[in-house]
Amino acid sequence: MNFDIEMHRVTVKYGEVEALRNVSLKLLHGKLYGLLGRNGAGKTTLLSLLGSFLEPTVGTVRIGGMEVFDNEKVMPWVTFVYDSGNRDEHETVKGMLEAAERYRPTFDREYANYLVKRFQLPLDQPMKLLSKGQQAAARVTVGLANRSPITILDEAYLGMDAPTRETFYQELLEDHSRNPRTVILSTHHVSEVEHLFEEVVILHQGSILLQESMDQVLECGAMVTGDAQAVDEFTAGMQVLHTERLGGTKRAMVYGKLSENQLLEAGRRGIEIGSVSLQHLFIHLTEEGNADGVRKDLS
Ligand SMILES: Nc1ncnc2c1ncn2[C@@H]1O[C@H](COP(=O)(O)OP(=O)(O)OP(=O)(O)O)[C@@H](O)[C@H]1O
Repeated sequence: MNFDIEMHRVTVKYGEVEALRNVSLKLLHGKLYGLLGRNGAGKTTLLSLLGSFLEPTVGTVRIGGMEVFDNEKVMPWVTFVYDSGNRDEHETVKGMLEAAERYRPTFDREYANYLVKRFQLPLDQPMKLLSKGQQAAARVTVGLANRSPITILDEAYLGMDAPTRETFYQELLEDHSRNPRTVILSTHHVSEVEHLFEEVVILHQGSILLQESMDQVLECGAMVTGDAQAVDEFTAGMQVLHTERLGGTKRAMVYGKLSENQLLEAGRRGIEIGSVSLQHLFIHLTEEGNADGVRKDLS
């Protein structure tokens, strides 16, 4: 079965609120995708379409060419991990794993047992009695051990402390390289996870701002530092996302790949060209006013 994801001109409305607007997206099977967006950008809405929790108001959502919503042929192959609260959950960790084993064709019991030990989870405790971080680790344990061809992790780290998040990221990376599948990781902790992503999708105000491989995304931004006047002259006509000044020195973040000639020109002017992290690029791309310029560039 082919597990490529294809969304075509998808709009989702909650009453008057348009959470997604005319979104088209293709995610090829097997990669680790990062889904980024500010609060309310539409990430959970987009992921809920893939998890069959939601039907698009307009447009189509397909996995392997099949419509997703309420489709029994698709649902067993998609795992959606999100913060479900677990406040009323009487089920134990052991019970959750047994249920996953019954329902998920690709569930790996041995790996689940390993993760239970790795996260030090109490098997016989009802979920509702676990701490928030333990609940998150239990959900991630099921989510990873399901080994579903499409695994969605929607802010799955919520409640985990820093060392537990680190364990989660390590396990995700190692397991993904051993068992490649489509993983979509939505997160606000961009700097913690950017090394994991093979491809990045940025949603902004309900539509796609950017979809690129991680390498291409990082090539889209540069930090230009030097004498303030030289930096102003050098960046004239470029899309400047952000500037900072320290005395006579200026630092400008520009969007767009610099040409060989521009790099030589920077050298002549004594300007330093540095790289930009995904976190910084994301913050400034989605700042008021910047996104429209980027969209224009892409169109
Ligand atoms: N059930 C709902 N009813 C009405 N509006 C909703 C509903 N769910 C989401 N929305 C609205 O849709 C928009 C997108 O919400 P969504 O939860 O998809 O964003 P998000 O990117 O996941 O945000 P966050 O990072 O804050 O979790 C927001 O304006 C939100 O208020």
